[in-house]
Amino acid sequence: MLGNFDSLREISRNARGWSVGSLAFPRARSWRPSAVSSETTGNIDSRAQPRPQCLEHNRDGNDKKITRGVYAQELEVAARAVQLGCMLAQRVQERILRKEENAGSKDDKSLVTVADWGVQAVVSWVLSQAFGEEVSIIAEEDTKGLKGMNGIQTLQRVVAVVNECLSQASVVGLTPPSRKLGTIEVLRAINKGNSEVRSSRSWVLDPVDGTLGFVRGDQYAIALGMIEDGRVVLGVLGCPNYPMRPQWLNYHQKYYRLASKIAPPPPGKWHKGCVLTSAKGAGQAWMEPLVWNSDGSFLLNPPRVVAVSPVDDPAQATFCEPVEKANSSHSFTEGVADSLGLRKRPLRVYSMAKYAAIARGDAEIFMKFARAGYKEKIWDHAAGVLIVEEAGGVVTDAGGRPLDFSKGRYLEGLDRGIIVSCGTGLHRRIISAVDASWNSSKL
Ligand SMILES: Nc1ncnc2c1ncn2[C@@H]1O[C@H](COP(=O)(O)O)[C@@H](OP(=O)(O)O)[C@H]1O
Ligand SMILES: [Mg+2]
Repeated sequence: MLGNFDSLREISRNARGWSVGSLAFPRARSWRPSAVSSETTGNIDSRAQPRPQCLEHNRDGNDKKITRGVYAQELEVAARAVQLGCMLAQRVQERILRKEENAGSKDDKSLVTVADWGVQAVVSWVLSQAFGEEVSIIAEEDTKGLKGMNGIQTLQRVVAVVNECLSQASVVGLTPPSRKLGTIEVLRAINKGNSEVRSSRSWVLDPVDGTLGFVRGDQYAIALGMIEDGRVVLGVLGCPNYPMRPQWLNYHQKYYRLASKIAPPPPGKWHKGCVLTSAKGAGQAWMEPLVWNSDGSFLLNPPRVVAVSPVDDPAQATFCEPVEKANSSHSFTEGVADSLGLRKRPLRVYSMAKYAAIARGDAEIFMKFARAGYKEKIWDHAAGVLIVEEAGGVVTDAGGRPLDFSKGRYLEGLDRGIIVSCGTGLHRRIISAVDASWNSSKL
């Protein structure tokens, strides 16, 4: 396995755990056999079993040895980086909701917050510590918005939240830096996200996906993937607000927060937030629930296997799509849904939490049909695609071809739109329905 790290820093193991570069990881997290009931796990509990050491139940219920494969260590580092990112972003979201923090806009008028820069800095810092300064990262943010008078004030808040978050790195089992990061180091960490696309191995990061949902206090995701030779081989998707009870996905998070105020969730019990992980060839995906503490930190619960829904009857299927019709044509998908025989109302959710919904079996279909000329970015899909596929689902463009992650920052050659589903039978029917509706659409 270590051969896989030839180009990376030395990985050393010892009695207490292992380390990569200057980061120390404790020995395997304790997989406590969870006494979690279906009451506390929503609809995933029937499929997912606690994971004693490296044994796991597969989808057929048979014991199967888990090897997270040749990417085990990368996955461990990536999961912890995303967990830290979740902690940072969730704190900033709370501040935005209390009006102590606000969002700015980029040149293309899209929103950006200190969380976008802060998460990018933290994830980049963790990856560099683990795999060396030469690590290649392709990420959404640059530092243009951190220049000038306004920019400098924002930069100070980014540096402060990055240091606040890194000082609590031990929550996720990482060693905090020996001293606070300075402004230059934070800028360097963010700028590392603008690596040239390499043919061999690159990390792909969306530090806050669904920034609109984020500033509205709703769903968002932190998405980290790894691409090797043009293929996504690892995915980690943090969804800090993903509700334990999936029916809450139907409602804006402000109702969730209101309900949580009236009937506060018991301390120490999972009620929302998870990190999904998988690696190419694992044949499984995992979900680690985040059990939030009142101080904005969290406890990590043992991972559980998640799997896509077994439903293949369109009449029983739930389909999800972006909230904003500017990002995907609601009228086109309405026509497709109608001809497919979908009966349920579409589930409109911000961000890659939609990929999480398919991987967890909370929805069966996700369709995205952007306006002509819009170029999908690889960081908006890489982690989600890998996790859905390993959880048993299918992801293609509307022509039935796999998404092409080998052409740089964009999904080049995408045929019309993106279709994600829980299985091949349903997938074929969706593609036929899209074909049937396409010519009469105005897309
Ligand atoms: N006009 C457009 N058409 C399609 N997708 C768009 C778009 N403008 C932005 N997006 C992408 O849609 C993502 C949000 O997804 P969703 O609409 O599903 O919540 C955005 O991610 P960011 O918020 O990270 O920029 C952005 O990448
Ligand atoms: Mg995005």
